[in-house]
Amino acid sequence: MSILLTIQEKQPLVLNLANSVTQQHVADAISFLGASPLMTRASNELEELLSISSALVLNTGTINEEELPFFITAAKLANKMHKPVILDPVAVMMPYRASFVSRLIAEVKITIIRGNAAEIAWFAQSVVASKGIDALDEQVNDHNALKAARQTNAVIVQTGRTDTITDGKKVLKVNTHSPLFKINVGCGDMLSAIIGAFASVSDSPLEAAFEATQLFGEAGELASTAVNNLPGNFVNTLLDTLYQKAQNSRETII
Ligand SMILES: Nc1ncnc2c1ncn2[C@@H]1O[C@H](COP(=O)(O)OP(=O)(O)O)[C@@H](O)[C@H]1O
Ligand SMILES: Cc1ncsc1CCOP(=O)(O)O
Ligand SMILES: [Mg+2]
Repeated sequence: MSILLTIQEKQPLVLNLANSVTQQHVADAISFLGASPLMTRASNELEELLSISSALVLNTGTINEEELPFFITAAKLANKMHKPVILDPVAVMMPYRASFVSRLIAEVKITIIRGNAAEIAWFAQSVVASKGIDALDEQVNDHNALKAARQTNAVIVQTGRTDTITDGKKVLKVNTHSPLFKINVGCGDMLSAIIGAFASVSDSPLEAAFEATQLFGEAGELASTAVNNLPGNFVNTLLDTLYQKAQNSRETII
């Protein structure tokens, strides 16, 4: 059975420590996919929320120093409950964010890290040209992703013109082409959340990350065509396409 179909059947709850810029799109992406989103900023409800969740997604896009214990506590509880933890290390190349993420990953086990080439390069002690949240170099090889996977013991999803998904041994690729992804803020955040939904119902983080990334890339291609490559309606069309793909997966069992 496909992981997407399992999501329809189980409708897993995905708990998000989201950034404040794109959380509505992140919640919609999870919901339209057939899973159930929940966002929180209250450390005193983490245990009860994680007890009903199937995955935890950490997004460090709009963190502050007071939140580090909150992020660590959430991930430690998810680790204890054997629930997958997905990290989206937005602009981790910047010094304060690097310090926050370094302290976080020293304390907890991350199952999957999803970032652009510049963000993944940081986990490999390397540098790829970047500007804030964006990677500027699109021709990136597998070396950083492989090294990052081996050093963090997490599955790495390095996104870009070509997406590289690896556990440090096996390397999988997604070669879809949707240039509107880059200009639309939040596409990486939505993909990280969708990866959380897939990982929540799969025994293989590598397979879950690959299938989620492939689905997202395909939806992006269809959406780009539908909006004549104009960015203004891309995200809503992308979300509609994800919904249609999720609904279509149900027809495979009828
Ligand atoms: N140059 C590109 N051409 C086509 N798709 C891209 C390109 N860059 C990124 N993407 C796609 O955009 C989505 C978000 O990835 P990315 O932009 O790398 O993340 P972030 O938004 O966190 O920087 C992924 O599905 C990725 O495949
Ligand atoms: C603009 C911005 N600033 C802090 S988080 C954020 C959104 C990043 O979204 P994505 O990495 O998916 O483009
Ligand atoms: Mg990002």
